[in-house]
Amino acid sequence: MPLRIDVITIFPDYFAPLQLSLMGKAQQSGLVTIAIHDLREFTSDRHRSVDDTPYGGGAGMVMTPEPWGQAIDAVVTDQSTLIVPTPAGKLFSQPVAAELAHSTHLIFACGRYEGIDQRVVEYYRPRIDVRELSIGDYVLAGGDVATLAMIEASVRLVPGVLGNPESLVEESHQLPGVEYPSYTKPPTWRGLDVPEVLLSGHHDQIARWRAEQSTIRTTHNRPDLLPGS
Ligand SMILES: Nc1ccccc1-c1cnco1
Repeated sequence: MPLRIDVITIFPDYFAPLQLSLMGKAQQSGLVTIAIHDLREFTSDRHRSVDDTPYGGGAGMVMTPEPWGQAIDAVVTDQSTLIVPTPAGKLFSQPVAAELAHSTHLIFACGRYEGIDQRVVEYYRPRIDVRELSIGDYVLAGGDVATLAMIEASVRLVPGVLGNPESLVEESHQLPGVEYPSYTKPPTWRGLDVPEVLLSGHHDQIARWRAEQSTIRTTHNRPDLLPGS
């Protein structure tokens, strides 16, 4: 059963990259099907408007619920998971990507402006799995880029999508913390040499060096990932 993904957005062109590379191959292989829907196709007024001023005042505009209700109703089944990218959401992570990769149907509601009228979440929550997700603590102009990131992170975990499952094994067995630095040919580049140990063929020494480098890098860049932190 392929994973079906429906993306609803006012910027369908944002999702052209999903036709390229790994994501494109995943679709050609039949493991995943991705459909992009223009929210404005689900409006009923002459101006195809999708937003209005916020109740309670405040800056910016809020996306009105009805076009979203029409658009989601057009694709939703009782097997659907509705994902709403929002800075107010739970933090997306590799474990969440793995969960999404094993779903049947994902609907991404890409909001712009100050967000989508909260009643859209409230309406579908009793009916299907609804997840408000953030990809990090920074402000984007909308949910489209967050959706691209979540789709790529999840689809690559769909069994069969990655040609070499070995890379998933290494990822899953990865030591806590960040990856060690990587090198390839040439052995010397602009006067800089590849660390000797990597050319030695001593696999135990290489593994030790890589573990040390991971710890050094994690301590410097991501102390929050160190064990016991
Ligand atoms: N900043 C945003 C604005 C609109 C929709 C999502 C986001 C978001 C998602 N993850 C981080 O930010």
